[in-house]
Amino acid sequence: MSTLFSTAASFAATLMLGRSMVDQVFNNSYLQALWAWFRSDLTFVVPEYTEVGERNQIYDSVEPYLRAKIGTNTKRVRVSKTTRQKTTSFTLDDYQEVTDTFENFSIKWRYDHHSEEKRYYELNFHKKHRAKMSSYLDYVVAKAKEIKNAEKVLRIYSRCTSGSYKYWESTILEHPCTFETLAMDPTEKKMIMDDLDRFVRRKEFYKKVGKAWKRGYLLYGPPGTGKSSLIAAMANYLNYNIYDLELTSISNNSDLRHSLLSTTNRSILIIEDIDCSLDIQNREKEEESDEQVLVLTKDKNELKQQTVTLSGLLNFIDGLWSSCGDERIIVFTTNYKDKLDPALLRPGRMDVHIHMSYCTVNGFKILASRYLDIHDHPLFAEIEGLMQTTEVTPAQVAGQLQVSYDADVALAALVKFIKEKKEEDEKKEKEKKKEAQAKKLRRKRLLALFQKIKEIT
Ligand SMILES: Nc1ncnc2c1ncn2[C@@H]1O[C@H](COP(=O)(O)OP(=O)(O)OP(=O)(O)O)[C@@H](O)[C@H]1O
Ligand SMILES: [Mg+2]
Repeated sequence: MSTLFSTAASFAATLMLGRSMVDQVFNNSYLQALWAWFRSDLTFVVPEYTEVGERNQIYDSVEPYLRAKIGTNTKRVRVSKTTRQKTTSFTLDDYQEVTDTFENFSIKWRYDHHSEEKRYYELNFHKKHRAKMSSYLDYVVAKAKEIKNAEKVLRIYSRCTSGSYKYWESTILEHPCTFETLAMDPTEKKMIMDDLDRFVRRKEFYKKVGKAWKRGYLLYGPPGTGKSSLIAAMANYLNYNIYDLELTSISNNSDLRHSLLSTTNRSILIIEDIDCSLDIQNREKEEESDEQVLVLTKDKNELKQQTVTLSGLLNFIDGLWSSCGDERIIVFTTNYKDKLDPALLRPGRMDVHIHMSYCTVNGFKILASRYLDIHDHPLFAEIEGLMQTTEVTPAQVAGQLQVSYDADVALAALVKFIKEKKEEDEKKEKEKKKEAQAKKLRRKRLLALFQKIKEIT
């Protein structure tokens, strides 16, 4: 028994020694170079991000391109399908391989990652085809574009953190909102659609006048008036992906720069509720320290380190970043336009200001046809009358219209809701007036008291 153990121990020791020798040999860069020289194949690495932190266009093309190439030599495949996708999608699982052919030579692709932040594809081929790789990669990018256009699957990206590393993670955008379903004034809707069409067509114009090919929109209005829905409609209309940037998750200007550089062309960057995510102070008052003008905070006690500044944000909107990309749309949303710094609103930064208002009669009709499939009803006149005097948001109207599939029931619920809202508003208005009167009276009494004291003294 003891002989058996000692034999096993010495075998293990030999194995470990052998392994460390092999490790040393292969970790030696000269030997690696020599080994590579003898090998007949060559490997290209396609990382997700370039050295300057921008997304690698080739990486983004490989995934859709390889989907159609997955064959029998791939052992593990990821399978998924959303309700809006017409077909099931198959993608390579970690460390899996796929073989492709181009002009009668074969190329082996492999998906790998060191960690969440270092995802890459390896592309292995015979050295003698080295010269053809450039045209092969151009072919991959062009083919992927074709596939993506045919699929028409939009994605929404949000910022994620893994340790100290931050990256954009995407999910398929399945927002059903289109300009057709949006309850909005038809002329305003047309104005936005025309503006988007003009923007997409005007590549040459932007080049000629030396302007970056981007357009900024500011959507403002009370909660539930359709700001986020309009963004979804714009994305669906243009077929652009959305990058949802939460400024509260950005730690400083360099983080902001990295986030924006790693977005792709033909996309919509959205910064929602800008008044909540940034504490906006008056620029004139803070002239001496521009960097302090915008300080990230939701909770004022959390004024930790200096974070995103107004100048940092504005620099990207019309500075360095905007000239790096093409066909970029930036959308800011806010419930309070007055709270925003004028510097943020000036043309060139926010080119189009869109007021999302309370539900109008036209808006109600669109919602009724969408939710109940009706274009007229005996209760329409009453509802339209109530809408002239009471402020209800499209979200509130939509909520009532979903109460039942039966139009009589749903519309009756809406009438009841608006009437209650009207009463509530009137009550609030009365209280406000009462409060103002009481304040006036208190002031008057106080003044009289001062007057008396003055007379005595
Ligand atoms: N103009 C509209 N047209 C159609 N549906 C709308 C409209 N406005 C709101 N809705 C409905 O109400 C829901 C909430 O609207 P949305 O999230 O777009 O409002 P918002 O203005 O972005 O609100 P917030 O200021 O709270 O972010 C939507 O999912 C949609 O169903
Ligand atoms: Mg919203």
